[in-house]
Amino acid sequence: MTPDVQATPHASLRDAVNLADIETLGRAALDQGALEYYASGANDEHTLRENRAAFTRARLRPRVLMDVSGVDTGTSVLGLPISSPIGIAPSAFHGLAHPDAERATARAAHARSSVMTLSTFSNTPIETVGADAQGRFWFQLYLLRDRALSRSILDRAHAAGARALVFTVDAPFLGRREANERHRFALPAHLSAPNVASRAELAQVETDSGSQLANYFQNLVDKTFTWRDLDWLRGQTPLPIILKGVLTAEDAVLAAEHGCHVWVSNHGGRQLDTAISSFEALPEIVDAVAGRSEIYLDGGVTRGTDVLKAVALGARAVFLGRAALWGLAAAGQRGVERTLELLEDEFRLAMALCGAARIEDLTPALVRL
Ligand SMILES: Cc1cc2nc3c(=O)[nH]c(=O)nc-3n(C[C@H](O)[C@H](O)[C@H](O)COP(=O)(O)O)c2cc1C
Ligand SMILES: CC(C)CC(=O)C(=O)O
Repeated sequence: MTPDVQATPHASLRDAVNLADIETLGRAALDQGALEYYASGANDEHTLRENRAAFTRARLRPRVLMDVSGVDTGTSVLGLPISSPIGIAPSAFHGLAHPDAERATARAAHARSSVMTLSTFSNTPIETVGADAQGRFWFQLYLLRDRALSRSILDRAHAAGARALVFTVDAPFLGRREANERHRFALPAHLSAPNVASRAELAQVETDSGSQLANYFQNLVDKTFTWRDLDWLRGQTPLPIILKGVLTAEDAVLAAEHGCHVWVSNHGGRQLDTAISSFEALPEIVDAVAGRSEIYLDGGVTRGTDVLKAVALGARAVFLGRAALWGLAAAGQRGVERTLELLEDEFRLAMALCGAARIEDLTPALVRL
């Protein structure tokens, strides 16, 4: 992610005044392989950059002389109250950032009354994260070629207290993150993906060159799934299903018709390069869904005004991918908490300066695209 402002060099989390500052700290804490894995987009990274640029291009049309003495950022997602419309997107391998890995992220989500989405490819078992998140987590599924294993993962997520199933649909194959190809990114020996494979099983598919993540993924993940199979998935879990990776009105309509919620995302620019930015895809999706499902968005959210613009245009909440990882790398649980806190504070101020005291006051009239 390219910060919009030049971060001032600083020593500690306490001095960080925005997410760009935390990104600087987080980046400095990572080794080259982890940094490239977290930061990369696919190919030329056009979509990665465009996710931010699209937010910046949109301009606000603030209203004045409204009573904003008590701004309330609180809302809910699928009935779960959250302190602001900001959650944590699923990302694999938090153990690359911090020894506490997904446990730190889950505790931060709980402490800030947010919600964390746990990746299928976490370094920490579902049950452990579920205990730390205390009900403030959704589970992200990569459907595995081994359907029995997929089913048992779904059962475990439900039993561990997940409140929704986030089914990622934009990755039948992994996009090419070229730095990872060049430097043969592989999980370090002390980390595994315990929900899906032991370290020894992962090692079995490793080769001498290229991104080993692409090998793990290729060997484990199902590529045959279609809209027709969604009924099968629904039969496997009582949880509400959110389709993550929708970028068109056409697919949003299908999602709503299948009774699914919609997560607008291009996977942080890591899959199909030159795909539309999430923010630009949002309006047609909101129109097409027409209130039938909740709509979420991720991709490039680093400022309170980004949150405001997305919510004003119809997103129920936005989710942080890399921003949460930079916080985690910078200072574990505290770093993720501070990231959520800074962004929520910026969002509250942006609401006040737009003349909005409640989430319901955020309407499309506030945004000029
Ligand atoms: C390092 C990394 C790992 C990711 N792993 C997953 C994953 O396991 N499952 C998934 O659905 N999305 C994954 N994503 C995509 C994020 O959920 C999210 O869509 C994206 O990061 C949002 O963009 P942002 O990083 O600009 O906030 C990952 C993203 C990153 C950066
Ligand atoms: C394990 C990976 C497939 C996680 C992912 O979605 C990503 O790296 O973007």
